[in-house]
Amino acid sequence: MPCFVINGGFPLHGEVQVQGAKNAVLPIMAASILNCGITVLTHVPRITDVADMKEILEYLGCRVDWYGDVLVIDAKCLDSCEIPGYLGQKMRSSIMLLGALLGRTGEAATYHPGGCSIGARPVDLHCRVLEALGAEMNVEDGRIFARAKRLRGGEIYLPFPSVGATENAVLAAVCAEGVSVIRGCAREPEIVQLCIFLNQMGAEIAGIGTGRLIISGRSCLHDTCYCVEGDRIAAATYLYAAAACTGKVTVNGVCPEYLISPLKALEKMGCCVETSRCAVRVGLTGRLKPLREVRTEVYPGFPTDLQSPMLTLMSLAEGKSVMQEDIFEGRFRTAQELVKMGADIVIEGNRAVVAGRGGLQGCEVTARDLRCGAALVIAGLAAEGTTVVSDCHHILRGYEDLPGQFRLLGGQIEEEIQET
Ligand SMILES: CC(=O)N[C@H]1[C@@H](OP(=O)(O)OP(=O)(O)OC[C@H]2O[C@@H](n3ccc(=O)[nH]c3=O)[C@H](O)[C@@H]2O)O[C@H](CO)[C@@H](O)[C@@H]1O
Ligand SMILES: C=C(OP(=O)(O)O)C(=O)O
Repeated sequence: MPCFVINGGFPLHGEVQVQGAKNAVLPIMAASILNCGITVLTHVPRITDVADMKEILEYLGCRVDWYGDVLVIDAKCLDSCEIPGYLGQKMRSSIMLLGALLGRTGEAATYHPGGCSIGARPVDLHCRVLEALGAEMNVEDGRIFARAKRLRGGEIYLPFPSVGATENAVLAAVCAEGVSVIRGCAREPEIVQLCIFLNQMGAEIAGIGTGRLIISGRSCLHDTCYCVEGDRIAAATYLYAAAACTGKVTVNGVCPEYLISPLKALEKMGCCVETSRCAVRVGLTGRLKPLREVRTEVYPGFPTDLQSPMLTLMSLAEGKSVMQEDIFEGRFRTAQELVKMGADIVIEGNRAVVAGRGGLQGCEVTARDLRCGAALVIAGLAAEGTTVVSDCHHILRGYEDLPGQFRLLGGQIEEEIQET
């Protein structure tokens, strides 16, 4: 099992180029099978979720070649519509293949997806949107079956703007007969990217970036080449680390507009934030101030994926902060790990009350999920002494060479293999 060994207490300075977005590239890879031909993706991050999605596409009969940051998917020979459990359960995004396989073959079978263990994460909304387009859904003992002789455009209403259910609705509607109107959509930048990619492939999606998408079904899509945008959550991870360790860090290749809420929070905590067209610089010279209250929301609100890194900052500030988690009911496991490092965090339902003490001490901690891992790495870089973060396979799911990027900024962090 990989672990990260961090010698903390050094300020971070310098620039990094951010990787392509995990949550954009995965649904786009799923979408590639809607075209009975070739898709070329560039700026693809070297993360294990991409490797796992590649394996699923290959299992389904596609040919996938990965050279550097370029992925070439040839979906001509797709010959299966069943994803086995050992592959589907590796990540959340395997569920995206339901809509894509239905659109391509009229049939799909998979298992309840994996991904971060941060709550129940049901798939009822995914089933509901596909049913609205004429699919027959069956969920039994963790297996999910979908079948549609013909997908028909329809009216879809999402009572909650689920990211994944919006993406599945879009994927299925693109090849359905007639027009679909999806109301109550999620508007995350990764959904915008999926829609732009699909339009580039010949789909007809209007209302992109709004809560109402209008999709005119197409019987045939074509080959395309698409460059994945920078990962806003990875970018914010480096910027939050600059705030935790003091110093000044520039992240290149990210759109600052996607980070308005996370950057506003940093400013309130005393950081200096500068932005240009596709770069963000964060600096801190004094001490972090507490943040009276921040709550996670759907985009453009404060992202739940930055809740754990923010808990680290709150622990390092001096004074009381409150973090409210309104998206995932089980996403406070990071708090238990930060407490081992000397943080004072009390969980009250969906609120974490943090009595910031101005510092943390290095010790052995466990990455319970992807962003928990990122939060603990930030904590380790800021803490006094040595921190060992174990179970780093979670971190490798979503971050490309996190230790290498932090070393570029002056952080002392190495990846080691821990005996199990
Ligand atoms: C691969 C990917 O893109 N993952 C992101 C995606 O996850 P994901 O697509 O799983 O997140 P959703 O937006 O679907 O989930 C949000 C909430 O809706 C609930 N829900 C969801 C679907 C459903 O059928 N029924 C239901 O009740 C979930 O349990 C959760 O409480 O968006 C989340 C919210 O921004 C991010 O944290 C994840 O990083
Ligand atoms: C929750 C996350 O990922 P996933 O949905 O892939 O589990 C995340 O990226 O923080």
